[in-house]
Amino acid sequence: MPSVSFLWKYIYYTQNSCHGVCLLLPKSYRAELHSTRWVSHFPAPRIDRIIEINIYQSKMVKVWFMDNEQKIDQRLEHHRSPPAYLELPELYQKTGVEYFKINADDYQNDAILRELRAKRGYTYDDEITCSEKCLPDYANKLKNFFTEHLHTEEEIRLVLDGSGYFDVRDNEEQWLRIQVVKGDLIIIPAGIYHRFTLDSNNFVKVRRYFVGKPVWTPHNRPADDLDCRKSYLKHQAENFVQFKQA
Ligand SMILES: CSCCC(=O)/C(O)=C/O
Ligand SMILES: [Fe+2]
Ligand code: NI
Repeated sequence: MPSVSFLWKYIYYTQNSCHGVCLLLPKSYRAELHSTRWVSHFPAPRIDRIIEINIYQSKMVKVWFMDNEQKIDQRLEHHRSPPAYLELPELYQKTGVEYFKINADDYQNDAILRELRAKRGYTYDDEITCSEKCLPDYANKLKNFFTEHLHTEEEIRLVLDGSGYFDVRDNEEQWLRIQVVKGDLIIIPAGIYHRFTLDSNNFVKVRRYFVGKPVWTPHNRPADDLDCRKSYLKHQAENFVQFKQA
């Protein structure tokens, strides 16, 4: 399970009268039932079974509100003072951006990615490496990536190596910075104003997914007359509730 930072096995004893196991874990933890053994002659009274549970802690993506220092290097973190972080559910409610943790070392066999591809019809995929050595026309491309823009289709990116920042505008036009590292898959909805920059490591390798024939065209701000923008704003006004179910 390489997409987790650590794991341990938890032995849980439950009483005869207890019919279910309820584990209260922080959001970034995941529990998987490993085995249940009934123990009729266990020495301690009122204990009838042993449940083995594997507990994983995911390295969760970090999201924060940006400062407004436009003259300072875009590759720095640009935290507010004091830093103000956002949880993933809030990010979704404000922007419609979705996040998944994938095993980047074996992404072809990752169950979450497989399900996503099947459910959402991602039929196309390719790879792009952003570094001075690997990306033709590097300076221009990075300048374009960091120019505020939107797309008429979803932008789906899985980080295979390296790191970077996707910045998205929230419902109050504030910039949110999403730090992506190996194993992070983000889906940036059609019609949201956003931009991308490398961080000070100057390297990211990502897999791009698409429904059908890919359209990479960025529409620089202002692009408010596009249908995808109008539809995005409508979903945003409803906190993306309908959007996710559709
Ligand atoms: C890290 S992928 C390159 C950035 C990109 O494709 C894009 O559309 C940014 O908005
Ligand atoms: Fe793009
Ligand atoms: Ni984009």
